[in-house]
Amino acid sequence: MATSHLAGPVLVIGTGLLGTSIGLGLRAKGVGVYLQDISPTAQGVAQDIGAGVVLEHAKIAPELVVIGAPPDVTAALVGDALLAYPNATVVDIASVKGSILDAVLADPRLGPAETSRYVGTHPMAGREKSGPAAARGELFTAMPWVICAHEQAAAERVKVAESLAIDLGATMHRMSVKEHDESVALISHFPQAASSMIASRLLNAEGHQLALAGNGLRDTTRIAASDEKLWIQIFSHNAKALVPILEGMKEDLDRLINTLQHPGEPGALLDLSQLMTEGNAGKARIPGKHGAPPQAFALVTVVIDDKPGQIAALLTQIGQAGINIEDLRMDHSAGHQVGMVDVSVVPGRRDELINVLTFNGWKVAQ
Ligand SMILES: NC(=O)c1ccc[n+]([C@@H]2O[C@H](COP(=O)([O-])OP(=O)(O)OC[C@H]3O[C@@H](n4cnc5c(N)ncnc54)[C@H](O)[C@@H]3O)[C@@H](O)[C@H]2O)c1
Ligand SMILES: O=C(O)C(=O)C[C@]1(C(=O)O)C=C[C@@H](O)C=C1
Repeated sequence: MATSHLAGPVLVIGTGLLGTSIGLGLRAKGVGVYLQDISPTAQGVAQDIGAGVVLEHAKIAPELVVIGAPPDVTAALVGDALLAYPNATVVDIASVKGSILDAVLADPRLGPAETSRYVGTHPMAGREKSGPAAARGELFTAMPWVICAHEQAAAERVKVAESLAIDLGATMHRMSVKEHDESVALISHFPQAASSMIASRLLNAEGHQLALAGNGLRDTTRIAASDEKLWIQIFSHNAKALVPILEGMKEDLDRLINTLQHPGEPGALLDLSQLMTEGNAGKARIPGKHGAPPQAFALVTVVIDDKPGQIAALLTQIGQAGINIEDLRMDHSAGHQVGMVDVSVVPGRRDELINVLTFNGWKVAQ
C-alpha cells in the first residue's frame, strides 16, 4: 500500500459525495478513517462502500477532522470539532471560504488556541451528483486543492491540511480567502450559473426540438444537474465576487443582442467574429491535466458496432500499440446500431493510431 503523509486517524464529518470520496481515497492509502453524518443512511452507505467506519463513540483522538457538510452548517461544525477534539487539526472543504472563516473567527466559543488549529481548504473536484453513492476515491487525483490558511493558523496545522491534499493526489494551491473566492466565482460559480440558465431555456422546448440535442448542449449543461440545495448556498455566500462577473456577462449579452438586431449593419460581422475569437482565446487559456499548459489533443473518431465487448477490444488494441489515451468519450448515433468513440491522444501519435486501427480492421472516421 502507498505510504501516506497523514498518520491518522481522520474523522470525516459529513459523508456525502466529497466526504465519502475523501474517506475512500484515504483508506486506499491505509489511513484510518472514522465517519459521521447527521444522516444515519449517509454514514451507513459511506461505511458500506469502504470509506471508513462509523464513529460509535466520542472517545477518539483524530489527527485531523474534515468537515464535509454543506456551507451553511460548516462554520458551526468547525467550532464544534475544535472544541470536541482539542489536539486535532480541523479543515473544511466548502466551496466558499471568506464567509466561513469570518464565522469561525467570530464564534464566541473559540479562542486563539482553537482557531489556530483551523485551516480552510477547497478541493476543485466534484461531480454534478451528491451523496455517498456517487463518491470516487480517485476524485482528487491531479486536481487542484486550494489551501487558505488564515493569519493565525499554526504552521504545523497548515502542514497537516496540505498532507490531506497530497495524500489524495491533488495539486496544491495556496491563496488568501479573498483570492480564492474571487477565483472560484469566475471559474466555478459563474459557469454553474451560466449552465443553469442555458438549461432553464429548455423548459418549454418541444419534444422534436430536444430530440436533436447533440454534444454542444450536453457539454454546456452537464452541471445544470447539480444539487440545488448546495448551490443556493454557494451563490449566496459568494454573491459579492459573483455579481461583477455577471455584470460583465450582461454587457456582452446586450452587445450581442444589439448586433443581432441589425446584422446587416457595417461592423456587425466583425463584432460577431470578435465574440467568437475572444471565446476561442479564453478557452485556450484553460490549463491541461496536472495544471500543465493547455495542450490541444488530437481526436481520432472510431465507429464501432453497438454490441458487447467492442470498447474493451478497441482499448486493448490501443494499449497494445503503446499509445496513451488522454481522454475518451462515446456517443450513440440515434436510430443506428453503431457508436462513435472519440479517442484523444497527443498530436504526435495521431497518425500512428489511425494506421494501427485501420490496419486491424477498425473503422476510423476522418
Ligand atoms: N459537490 C461538489 O462538486 C463539491 C466540490 C468541492 C467542494 N464541495 C463542498 O463539499 C461540501 C459537501 O458537498 P457534497 O457535494 O459532498 O454534498 P452532499 O450533499 O453530497 O453531502 C453533504 C453531507 O453533509 C451531511 N450533513 C449536513 N448537515 C450535517 C451536520 N450538521 N452534521 C453532519 N453532517 C451533515 C449531509 O447529510 C450529507 O450527507 C460542501 O461544503 C461543498 O461546498 C462540493
Ligand atoms: O465537475 C463538477 O461537476 C463540478 O462542478 C465541480 C466543481 C467545479 O466547478 O469545478 C464545483 C464546485 C466545487 O466547489 C468544486 C468543483
